[in-house]
Amino acid sequence: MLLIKNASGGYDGEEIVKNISFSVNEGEFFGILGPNGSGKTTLINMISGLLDLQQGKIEVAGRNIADYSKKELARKIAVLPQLTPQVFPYTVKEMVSLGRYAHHSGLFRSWTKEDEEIVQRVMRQTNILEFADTSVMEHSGGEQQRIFLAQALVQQPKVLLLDEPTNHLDLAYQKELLDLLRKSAKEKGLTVVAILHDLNLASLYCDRLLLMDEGEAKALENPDEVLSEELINSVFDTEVIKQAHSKIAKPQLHLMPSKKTWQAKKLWSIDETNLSFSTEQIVLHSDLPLKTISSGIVGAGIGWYKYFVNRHVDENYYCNDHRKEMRTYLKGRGFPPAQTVGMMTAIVLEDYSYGIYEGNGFSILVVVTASVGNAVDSSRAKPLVGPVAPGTINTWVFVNGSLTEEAFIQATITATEAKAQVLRDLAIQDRKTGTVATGTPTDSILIAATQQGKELDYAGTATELGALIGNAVYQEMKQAISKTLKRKKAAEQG
Ligand SMILES: Nc1ncnc2c1ncn2[C@@H]1O[C@H](COP(=O)(O)OP(=O)(O)OP(=O)(O)O)[C@@H](O)[C@H]1O
Repeated sequence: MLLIKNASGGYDGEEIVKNISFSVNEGEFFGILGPNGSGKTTLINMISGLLDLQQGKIEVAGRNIADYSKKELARKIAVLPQLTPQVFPYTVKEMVSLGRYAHHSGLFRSWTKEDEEIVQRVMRQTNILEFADTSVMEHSGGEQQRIFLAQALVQQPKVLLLDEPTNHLDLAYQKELLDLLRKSAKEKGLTVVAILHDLNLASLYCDRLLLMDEGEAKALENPDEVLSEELINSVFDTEVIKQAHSKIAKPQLHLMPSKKTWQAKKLWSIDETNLSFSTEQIVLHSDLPLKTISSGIVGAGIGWYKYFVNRHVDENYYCNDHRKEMRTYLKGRGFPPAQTVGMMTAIVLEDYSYGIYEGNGFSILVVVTASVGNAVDSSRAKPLVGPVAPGTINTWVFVNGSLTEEAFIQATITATEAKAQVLRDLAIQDRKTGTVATGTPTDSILIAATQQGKELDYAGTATELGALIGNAVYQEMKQAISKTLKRKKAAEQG
């Protein structure tokens, strides 16, 4: 639909956009990114015909834009400029209706039923219908942005050029506008070319991105390729961290503020003084948040947390929304749910075991509660139907050190391997199969780290950290299970 070939352009003979080539397909949502002054608006002005090319050519629908009359080009290309054009005392509907001008052949051609239908439909889509008869001047920047978008859409162009369209819009309207543009692209074949400053929105909505730097095309690819840490760091001279969106397969970039603004003033660590025990709960409280990977009922997944709660529940505890119930429990005891990882166990909490283990330049604290009455051999496990019998092993590993994501995952593997070995050495059996158990059906784990001090890249058993986790989890778990078994035996003997 759009072809830009070796195009150069600028102002007063100065070349701003330098020898850029790309094409945009019909129905594509194409994003243009780049630092301030990199030539994005100049390029859009060249495509819309506002600025003559110094070199190269631009074609729309297979025809050079220089060969179109002004009106013909307006039927092909509509523009939503960066700055809201000067606003005259028109009503909203009058302002939007001006967009139909390109479709009127004579000055006195009357307003048709079709014109009216298009204007009404677009005003509805852009959420401005309710103030159709009010003056444009009395509206906020965001509302005026939507009015001018409506004006561009009623033009029914093949190509829509937008210069920072989300600029004045609040979060909900940013989403609404981009959803509408994407829908128009995918369902109606509208070709959308948008300059966007928000790299994360560009990633979510654009099929391909052009990254400009000093008037040149630095990259032209899908968002996954263009939004690489290296490219963005070098073009914007700003450190970013790339991560996947948690729900959809698109990259997102996290801006890294200057270290001075977020790094703790001095090194700090976690030890047993951060722990507190009662018959109701075991708590670890850290003054600063710890990066955590866990399978808690509250706070599962990866996050930063300050409170870690292992709560005792009755053997017959049953709740059809245990997450909600747990959040209420935590709130009621002064733990902010957004900063807390919460787990449950039915065992007597005095049977916990914990220990601090020193490594070379780092240390770990391991806390375990374990009951194995319903232990299972995972290689022979079958899904449970109905209520799950109590019995859970909860393993906490806190690391005074800085872990990579790889190390967090390896730490869970190492701790799990140590658990299986304890069950084997204690000859804990799966009652159903008569084989050695590997865990219980509801085990939970958390690995948390201060992310300070020694860099610990790996936590497999080949490394000092991995070996320490393996040993520590083995020791503490063996002790915790032994305590529970002893209590059980004593109870059985009366
Ligand atoms: N009308 C003009 N006359 C002369 N120079 C101009 C004109 N408009 C822009 N420039 C210059 O061209 C260069 C690129 O400007 P342009 O507006 O295309 O950048 P941009 O990437 O859109 O920037 P921003 O992100 O700040 O909107 C800048 O150095 C700017 O000063």
